[in-house]
Amino acid sequence: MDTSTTTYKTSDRPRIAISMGDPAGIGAEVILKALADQQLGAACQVTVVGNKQVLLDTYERLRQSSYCPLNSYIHPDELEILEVEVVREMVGAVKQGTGNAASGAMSFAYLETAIARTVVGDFHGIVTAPIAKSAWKAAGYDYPGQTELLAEKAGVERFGMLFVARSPHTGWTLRALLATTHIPLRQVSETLTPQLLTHKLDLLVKCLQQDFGVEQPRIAIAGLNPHSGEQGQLGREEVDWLNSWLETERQNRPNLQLEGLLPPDTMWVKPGMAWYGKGAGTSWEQGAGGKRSRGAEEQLPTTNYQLSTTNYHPADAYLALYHDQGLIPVKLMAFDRAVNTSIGLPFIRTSPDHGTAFDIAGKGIADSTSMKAAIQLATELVHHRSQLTVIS
Ligand SMILES: NC(=O)C1=CN([C@@H]2O[C@H](COP(=O)(O)OP(=O)(O)OC[C@H]3O[C@@H](n4cnc5c(N)ncnc54)[C@H](O)[C@@H]3O)[C@@H](O)[C@H]2O)C=CC1
Ligand SMILES: NCC(=O)COP(=O)(O)O
Repeated sequence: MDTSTTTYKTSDRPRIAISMGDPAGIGAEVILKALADQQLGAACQVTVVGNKQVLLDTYERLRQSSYCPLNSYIHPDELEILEVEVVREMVGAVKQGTGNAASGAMSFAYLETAIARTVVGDFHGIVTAPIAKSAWKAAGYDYPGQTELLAEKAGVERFGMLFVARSPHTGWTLRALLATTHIPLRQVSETLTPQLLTHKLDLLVKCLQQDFGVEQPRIAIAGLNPHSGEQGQLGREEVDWLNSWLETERQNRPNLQLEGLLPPDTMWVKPGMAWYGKGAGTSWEQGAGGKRSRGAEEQLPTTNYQLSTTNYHPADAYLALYHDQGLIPVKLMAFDRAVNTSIGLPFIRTSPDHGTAFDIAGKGIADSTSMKAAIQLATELVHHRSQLTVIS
């Protein structure tokens, strides 16, 4: 959505809750900075869920920082704030840059409150500022991340973690779904099953169709092992079951284009080119089924890879089999602007792709681009799902 050209009727503006995240991290800072963008604030009705005192303390630190011009952040008095009373007395125990039991209890209560109010219909969607999983653990909450709490409270068993980013160079949209998320690397192989991958594919296809208007998506799927196993020489999962799973999916879903199993390293070459516009000379055009801009075929990039001219355009989405297989390339391309989007929930949830950044908390140097993108995408997705009226 281009917020500079779209205006919504006030009553129709999506109502978005922003949970403040870990108060020892950069959550409050990126919220105050993101909401200083008046066009963004005008596109939706934001309620910040947390403690006003944390926002006031953050505002004061930004005011004293030489990095931040006065108009680059908003005063908490200008925000609608839902005060989470149950943790208000813990504010004094927060130490900037160090997550602890108090900061974990606070960020957990913020998210719980935001979810409870969304489930009863007060908000269309939630944008979550980052939490520290270790601080949740210190506070006694044993969840791998915010996604699992959201799913549990929403009563869904099947959900997914999708990263979405629009290229500032070409306008192309990168979408990457993680088949597994916050588990140790040594558990990845045993966690992946044909059923799990089929469920992830179901969620991804539904999301591409309903939320992004891609009716017949082209989806690229990575193998697990180096070179997708090299016929079993470098790992057996591909030959033992991944290849046959994919073949079955192709037969069951004739309207989709399922590419794979792609070597997990080279799978990211085409999205990298689409992101940076390298070689194409013109902007990449993305659409249902992956249209390509005219002339792109004649302007193939100079590269050592022999890319087929009939198969050069990037996919509508990429399925990575584990966390770092997907997030290393996503963060290399788009760390400043990717959005973590939960799919499969009955409401919208987005989040910046970064974490609590304890190393820079309180310094005033945090970049709010990813938080802005998360608010913008949440607004756009609410409109997609609910068909709220756009008046210009
Ligand atoms: N959505 C969420 O709630 C997420 C939470 N986390 C949590 O955050 C904590 C720290 O995780 P890390 O892996 O260190 O990742 P991180 O994203 O917090 O930090 C990685 C590096 O990027 C920098 N950075 C992060 N965000 C930035 C921003 N907006 N502007 C400028 N620099 C920024 C940091 O200063 C640091 O050098 C962990 O507890 C993790 O669980 C991590 C990712 C997402
Ligand atoms: N690496 C992504 C991440 O940590 C976000 O997890 P979640 O808290 O949104 O579940």
